[in-house]
Amino acid sequence: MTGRFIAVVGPSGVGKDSVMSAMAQAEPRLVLARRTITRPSAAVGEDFDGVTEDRFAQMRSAGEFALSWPAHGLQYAIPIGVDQTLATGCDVVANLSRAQLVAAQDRFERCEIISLSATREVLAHRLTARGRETKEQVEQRLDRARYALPEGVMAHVIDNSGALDETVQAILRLLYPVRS
Ligand SMILES: Nc1ncnc2c1ncn2[C@@H]1O[C@H](COP(=O)(O)OP(=O)(O)O)[C@@H](O)[C@H]1O
Ligand SMILES: O=P(O)(O)OC[C@H]1O[C@H](OP(=O)(O)OP(=O)(O)O)[C@H](O)[C@@H]1O
Repeated sequence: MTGRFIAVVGPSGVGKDSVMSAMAQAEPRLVLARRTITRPSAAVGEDFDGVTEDRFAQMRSAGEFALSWPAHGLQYAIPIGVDQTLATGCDVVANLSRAQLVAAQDRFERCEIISLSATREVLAHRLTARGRETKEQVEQRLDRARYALPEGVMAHVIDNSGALDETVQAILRLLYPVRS
């Protein structure tokens, strides 16, 4: 059977990348999608493919993306290669914009949504500690935190205000009820 596309969403700083990489490390049936982003490759955080705006536009026109979207003044995409991984029966986990959830549900045969949450105080602390954005960019990200999920989207809502490992285990129990 084809694998599941597992979208992880939630406000900036909630811990999407940390949770996803710990999930993929802990669960061999799960593959982390490497995103293509118009952000300098040296940036801290997730492992991604950094490209110029022109290259991104070229790749999009050539049909190299399963999903793509703009956010935070950048362009993001999930490469088409995820289809091959899903065809092998592995699950794919990807960091998505909340605005892409309806498209993801349409695009993938089997789609699960994990919506991470945390208080504004926790978000502010984590974004500042991560140190990738300026103070103004952190403020803009915090303002975006109140966006709700689109209507009609069914998500598993998981709080990540506590320990990372507890969040990861809670998600894995939900996705893989039978684990060795
Ligand atoms: N459960 C957690 N407890 C403490 N710190 C966390 C937790 N989850 C993530 N972090 C930290 O918060 C910051 C933002 O996490 P990140 O995974 O980059 O979030 P996002 O991808 O949602 O923006 C990082 O510095 C990360 O190490
Ligand atoms: O529409 P939203 O749900 O608000 O999401 C907007 C963007 O924020 C995240 O990106 P990114 O990983 O660059 O930001 P982050 O690491 O600061 O969360 C997410 O993956 C989207 O690309």
